[in-house]
Amino acid sequence: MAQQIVAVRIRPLVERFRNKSWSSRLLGLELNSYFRKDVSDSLPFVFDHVIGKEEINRDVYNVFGKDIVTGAVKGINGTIFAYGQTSSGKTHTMLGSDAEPGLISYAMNDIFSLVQLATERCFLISLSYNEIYNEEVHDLLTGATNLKIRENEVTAHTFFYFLSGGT
Ligand SMILES: Nc1ncnc2c1ncn2[C@@H]1O[C@H](COP(=O)(O)OP(=O)(O)OP(=O)(O)O)[C@@H](O)[C@H]1O
Repeated sequence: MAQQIVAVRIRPLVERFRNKSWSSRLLGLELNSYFRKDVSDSLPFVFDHVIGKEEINRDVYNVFGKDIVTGAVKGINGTIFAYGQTSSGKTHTMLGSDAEPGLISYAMNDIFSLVQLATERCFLISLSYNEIYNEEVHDLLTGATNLKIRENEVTAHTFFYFLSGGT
């Protein structure tokens, strides 16, 4: 059965906003909801989880990513994606940095560790790395731009989507 988990991550104020003495609108948070100073009656914004600003990418991966990756190695389709306005922390969360690797690094490590342990099975691992920017799809591995999204009907009512010309 398909399952979706939606979490919101609160990021600290970035340096350039701190310098302008802007302040956070965050009033407080609980396990699955947060409260804003500018919303009357303290109405909560409710999600499956709320990730506080002191939590690092490793915590985020352990809570949300690990099970999906473990499931994928067992053959269960899984997707992790970050969504949000510019500067909200998508790249920080997914790609990260040398100092704080993102979810992609943790997922890669786990995939290869789990595959090594499953000696009774044979795996084929392939990877593509794409960006959708201004409604155009780019291949970040080859530099190919403006890729077209195509669909194939593999069996009745089952479609397979792919990027024409992508890796
Ligand atoms: N949880 C976090 N802790 C510390 N810094 C963060 C966090 N999330 C984001 N930042 C910082 O905030 C800034 C903006 O984040 P980031 O570049 O990840 O945003 P983005 O959503 O990918 O933006 P865009 O859509 O414009 O590419 C960066 O300087 C990043 O290091």
